[in-house]
Amino acid sequence: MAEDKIKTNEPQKGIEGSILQWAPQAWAHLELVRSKSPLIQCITNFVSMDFMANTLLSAGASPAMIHSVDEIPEFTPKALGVCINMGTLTPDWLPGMKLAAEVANQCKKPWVLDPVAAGGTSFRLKACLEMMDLRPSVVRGNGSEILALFKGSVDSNSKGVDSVYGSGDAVEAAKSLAQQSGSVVAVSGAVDFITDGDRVVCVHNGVPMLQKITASGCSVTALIAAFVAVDPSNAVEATASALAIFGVASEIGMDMARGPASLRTSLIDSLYGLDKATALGRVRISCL
Ligand SMILES: Nc1ncnc2c1ncn2[C@@H]1O[C@H](COP(=O)(O)OP(=O)(O)OP(=O)(O)O)[C@@H](O)[C@H]1O
Ligand SMILES: Cc1ncsc1CCO
Ligand SMILES: [Mg+2]
Repeated sequence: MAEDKIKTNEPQKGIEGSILQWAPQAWAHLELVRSKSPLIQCITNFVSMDFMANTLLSAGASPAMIHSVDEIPEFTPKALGVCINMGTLTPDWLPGMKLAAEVANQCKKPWVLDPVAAGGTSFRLKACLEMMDLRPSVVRGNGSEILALFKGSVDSNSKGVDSVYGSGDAVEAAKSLAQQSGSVVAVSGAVDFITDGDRVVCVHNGVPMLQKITASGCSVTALIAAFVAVDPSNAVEATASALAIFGVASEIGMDMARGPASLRTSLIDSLYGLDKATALGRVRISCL
């Protein structure tokens, strides 16, 4: 019955109608990642490296944590997508980040920015804004990070990598930022919002305990890079799919978990073992 509704191609109203269209798409994106096994170059913070690489592997992608400026001209063209994360930024890492973004742009490969703690310090904010000038395909941050990029100012209430705002507080900023930058903007939180400045897509999957696992946001940004790498002309859809699939994996993982440490493990197992029926039954994506 669901397939009949999709075939009519008529707009479906409300969240149930949206799910009918979006859930098969999210599953199709995961299947594409599994079959294509895209090479994803990650320039990321020391905290996230292990969880991010394992998230990509369990989704079927092929991660490589390669950040030396000496290797980027030769290596970045081989990658199908690039993830650049500002988490443990020092001045010596910035040239490599910029070079990888430029090479990805030249090769017409998508790259995704994670502006970790963008409003935390002026050094970090300037670096994140310089990366935005290089026009990422997608930027994914929490509410505080997207608001800081939009306002272009340091947040005196910043709690560093943790958000002091809900994702809903940053939807309008995300829309404006997308319009100004030309990048797809994703704000994560209890509901994830993805926008190209025109459309706003909402992802309702996930569990609150994800906030108690460090680098869950970093890892989902890398997953976005993998999903966009296999469908670069539909960055909004691929980003929503990645956030939904990661959220579904956390929901299934939560049934087996005793706390954050075991959720981290069971999330990776659930992502690896996710099947079509479960994905179609659980993905919850709608449009604003
Ligand atoms: N309250 C919540 N309920 C459900 N899912 C959530 C909730 N908060 C965050 N998430 C999910 O957790 C993941 C990480 O999002 P979050 O906004 O916490 O990123 P972050 O702050 O950048 O994390 P980190 O800096 O640790 O990498 C996303 O997939 C998001 O959907
Ligand atoms: C805790 C932490 N500090 C810098 S990066 C990072 C990982 C979560 O963003
Ligand atoms: Mg983060």
